[in-house]
Amino acid sequence: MAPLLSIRDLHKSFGRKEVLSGIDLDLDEGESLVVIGGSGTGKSVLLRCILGLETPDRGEILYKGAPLAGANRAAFLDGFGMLFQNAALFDSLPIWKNVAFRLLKTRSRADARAIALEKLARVGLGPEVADLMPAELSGDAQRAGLARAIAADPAVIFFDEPTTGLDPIRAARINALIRGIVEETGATAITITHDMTSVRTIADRVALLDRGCVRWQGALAEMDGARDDYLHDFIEGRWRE
Ligand SMILES: Nc1ncnc2c1ncn2[C@@H]1O[C@H](COP(=O)(O)OP(=O)(O)OP(=O)(O)O)[C@@H](O)[C@H]1O
Repeated sequence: MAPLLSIRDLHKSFGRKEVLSGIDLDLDEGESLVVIGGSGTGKSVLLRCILGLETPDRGEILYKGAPLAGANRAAFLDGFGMLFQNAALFDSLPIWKNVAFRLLKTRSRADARAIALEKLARVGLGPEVADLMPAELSGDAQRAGLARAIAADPAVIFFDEPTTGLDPIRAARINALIRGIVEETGATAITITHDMTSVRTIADRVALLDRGCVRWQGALAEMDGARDDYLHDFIEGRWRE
């Protein structure tokens, strides 16, 4: 079966600085891929290229075997959910409207609210948070962001630095929720992170970016035995003078 998403020889420069230097990556349907790499290695630029927020200089991105453009991009975005770094909730909307944001375009207010409450419950947040404003939720905003990401039952979900800024207990909870949701919905997932605990909880497969290329990729189970010094430095948080 063809991969759900194929990235072929993707290049992107800003001025004279080449950020992506020929990325090749495949993502199978139902797979959870975690992309790791040092700061500034192009993880976010790669994500923005997939979302159509950046135009690559060269290479292609295929969704279900066809270029990710026009109607195919619209179909992709239609079945897509995203958890942003630090949740990025809309400050001026109550939690339930944040979660139901997309649903409110196509469903009645009552239906949208009922689905929002169901998704909040899935991430362990009770109905008492529905009418709070994001500022009142503090440490649980990321879980509300996760409820928003899954509100429309997406087939593909992106998780951008899902544990950044969270305490270790909240981070562990988010990681476990993400893994649980990906398994129970069968969604295809791409996660960008520096957090090795996230990698070990969420990933089926791991890709390490380095200097604009995929330096190593493989199943999570192969990661610890891989022969790549930089990968091990990254996993173990080691530096070399
Ligand atoms: N719009 C832009 N204009 C110019 N340079 C950019 C732009 N966007 C990203 N860059 C540069 O591209 C490089 C890669 O950035 P990117 O944000 O993808 O890194 P990252 O791997 O996501 O890093 P981090 O882990 O720190 O978030 C950086 O050097 C960044 O400064």
